Amino acid sequence: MGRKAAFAQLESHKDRVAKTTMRAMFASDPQRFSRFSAAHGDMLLDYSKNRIDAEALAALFAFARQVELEPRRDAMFRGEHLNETEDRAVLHTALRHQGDGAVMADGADVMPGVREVLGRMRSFVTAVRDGTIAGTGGAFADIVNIGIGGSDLGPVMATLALAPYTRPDLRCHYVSNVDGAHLADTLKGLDPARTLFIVASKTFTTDETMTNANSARAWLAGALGDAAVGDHFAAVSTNLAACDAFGIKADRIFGFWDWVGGRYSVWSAIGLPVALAVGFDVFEAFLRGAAGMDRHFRETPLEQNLPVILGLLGVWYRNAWGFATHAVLPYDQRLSRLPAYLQQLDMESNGKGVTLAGKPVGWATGPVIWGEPGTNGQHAFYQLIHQGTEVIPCDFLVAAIPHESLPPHHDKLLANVLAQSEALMLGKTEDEAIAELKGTGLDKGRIKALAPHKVFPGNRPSNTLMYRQLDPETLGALVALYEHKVFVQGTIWNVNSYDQWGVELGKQLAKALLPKVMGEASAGDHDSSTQGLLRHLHGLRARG
Ligand SMILES: O=P(O)(O)OC[C@H]1O[C@](O)(CO)[C@@H](O)[C@@H]1O
Repeated sequence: MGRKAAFAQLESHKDRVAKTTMRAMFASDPQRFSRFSAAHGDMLLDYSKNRIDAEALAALFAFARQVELEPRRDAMFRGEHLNETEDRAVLHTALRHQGDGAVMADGADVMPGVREVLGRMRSFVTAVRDGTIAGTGGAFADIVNIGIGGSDLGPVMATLALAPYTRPDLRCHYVSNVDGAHLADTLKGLDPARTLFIVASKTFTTDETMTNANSARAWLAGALGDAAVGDHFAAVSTNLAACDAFGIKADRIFGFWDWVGGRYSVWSAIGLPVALAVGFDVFEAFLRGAAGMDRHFRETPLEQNLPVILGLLGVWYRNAWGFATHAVLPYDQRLSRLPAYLQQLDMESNGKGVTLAGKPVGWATGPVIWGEPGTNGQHAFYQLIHQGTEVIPCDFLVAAIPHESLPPHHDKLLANVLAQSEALMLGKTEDEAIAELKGTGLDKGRIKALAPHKVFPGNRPSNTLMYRQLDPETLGALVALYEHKVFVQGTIWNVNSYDQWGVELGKQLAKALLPKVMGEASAGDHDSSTQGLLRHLHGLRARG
């Protein structure tokens, strides 16, 4: 059976499941939770509140086997060139590989190099944190990471997630946007003599990053003189020559490799600001947590395999039901940047329109990923999730144990997350709405008018991921879980999840437009909209 036939079969399962509701399925099956949940250590995935039955699930697992998910997964871990368009291995898992074993890519063991960089990172991190490596004005107090996309989002997300492990006297800032406001606002109030910049860029050519890095260098040199620059900059890149040309001292350049995709690079030296913020032991625990999820992904039968289950449910909703978006809703304030991180991870990986063979895909691929932490989202966009015309599958994430001893906050947080998935699943019928309104003393006419507004369609799907505490191991496992989910979906959709050609056109056009924005070239070769906007821009600028 080809993929098209498999997708068609999923649709027929959907037609059957669409005839019932989750409410009915829960009522008729007291074992539903235990039959539709799985765990990795303390991390539980409850996927019972989905529009799914055993038969549909079996079809999804069969689909995974049909597209040879397991051999392809093993090929990734073996270092085969799954990133075909760039002819590269996909080996971010090597960055968190535990033990003394080898990991091969292109006929060579990559682990000696990985361990060497980790060792250098440990020495640097320890020395910065104990003040042995310091700025010209004393121990570093502020670290400014300059990077964008994968060289920013992972470290931003992880530094915030691991806030309980940070020190107040060593603050981490992140500058990504080429909008000068980002750099200017970040530098405001910082002491150049106690600031360390990390220029993080896989390619070391990304325009935003190099523009910010040059301005940061000018800011520092302006305050301390050119000679101080070397003491205040470090770099992370695969392009060691470009780091050297920028003027970064050799012992402050941390390399990684082309088999690490930018959006999969937080485990590499790109994680340096995280390690500086939380210490190297904590960073290593983060890597260990991810390695644990790698083992789970490799060794657990598909039916109990968390990334496989999440990935297949995503395919189910995207392809059989046509749901276009997926919300990630952490009931964990410190995961507030996880949705943004997952946007790049998922959408840059699977937002593709051609197969590995370069033919148009004949099915929908990556969904729009979005989200915000609960409970904030409840008071903003949950209205649409509950009663809007779109069905939005949701992932709820929550810890059992908070870092803070602040009763009753965490119990309230938990009550809310449980309430939301229950409300989405159950909904509220018109009869239930009317029964509630009858207790309010309103007259019959008013009750009749109000009831439809109080109806919740229910039958709205969600997963809940519950873990013990947001500690470094758990964070590593969570992020690796989503990485592998993306792999599972990319395999089903038959796309290259590891290239990103779709970002290139905008870059090319921006380059061509810069002289026109600067008024140094005529815009005559552009469309009338672009020309009109440029005219308006120059008019506004002329008026000042
Ligand atoms: O680390 P670099 O090379 O500066 O790239 C930054 C980001 O830009 C992209 O290439 C997209 O333009 C991402 O894939 C990447 O994470």
